[in-house]
Amino acid sequence: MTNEPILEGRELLQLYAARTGPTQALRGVDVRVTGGRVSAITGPSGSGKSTLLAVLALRERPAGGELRHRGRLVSSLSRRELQRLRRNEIGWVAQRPSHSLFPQLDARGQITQMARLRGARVDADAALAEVELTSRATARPDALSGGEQQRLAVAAAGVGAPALLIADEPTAELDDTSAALVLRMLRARAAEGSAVVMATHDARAMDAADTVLRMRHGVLSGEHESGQTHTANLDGLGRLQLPEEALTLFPDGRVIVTVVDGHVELHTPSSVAKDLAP
Ligand SMILES: Nc1ncnc2c1ncn2[C@@H]1O[C@H](COP(=O)(O)OP(=O)(O)OP(=O)(O)O)[C@@H](O)[C@H]1O
Repeated sequence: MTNEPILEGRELLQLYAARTGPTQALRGVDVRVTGGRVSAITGPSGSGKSTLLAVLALRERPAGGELRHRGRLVSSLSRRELQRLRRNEIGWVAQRPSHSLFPQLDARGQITQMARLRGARVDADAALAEVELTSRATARPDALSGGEQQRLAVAAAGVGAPALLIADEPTAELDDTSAALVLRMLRARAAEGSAVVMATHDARAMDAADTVLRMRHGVLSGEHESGQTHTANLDGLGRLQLPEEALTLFPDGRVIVTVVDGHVELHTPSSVAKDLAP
């Protein structure tokens, strides 16, 4: 395992055409994805989480910014190289698990087919046992429950512990038992070296993550444990988007900005008034 990032994105932008004009789904996202860690991306609906996952999984090309895979610019890779990376190095679990499964293959076949595609050696029975699907080995996806499909989709995507394992809301709509199995599996792949990135609204998933990042209006802010240093983007007009927990310090939206010795301090008007009191 190394601390070198598998993926590094700088100032990532993504635009979609909409009837009312282009939607900016990503507005200058900086992100670094490293093996051995589970990162959760949370944030309101429509904030850009799925878009960021699709860009990180090399399923969508960003409209702007720079994305590097192990130091190489992704925009310089040929279609064939991108296909090889997606197949061999990236496990993808779509928001709907059935979208990541082969409809014609049974549960064991999903695992063995993924191993074949990736050139990985895998004990399919052990992989099914890990997600308590041993008794469903010969069932096809349409005969599995939603929770079983999700467990199978995560197991298949994680075959061979790919460099990147990306899952969009992997525990949404799962009961506690299935959610715990899915999260245990994601942590196990991270322990084997995968960089696991998931979008989630689920407190159970955030608790299982090493890092929780917050997405708001297409901007990603840093880790939100208290006391952490945050990276925020300054736009061309000098506006700064503060992390959400910092916003609670300024309930009336008024900020006193002081530039001192090469750094900037933000204070609430009431704290400044107290300091000035005789
Ligand atoms: N294919 C698309 N075409 C047009 N607009 C899109 C497309 N995909 C996403 N968007 C828009 O981009 C923005 C970000 O969407 P995205 O799906 O990334 O958000 P999200 O945070 O994953 O939301 P949710 O939690 O509801 O899944 C939204 O305004 C969405 O409507």
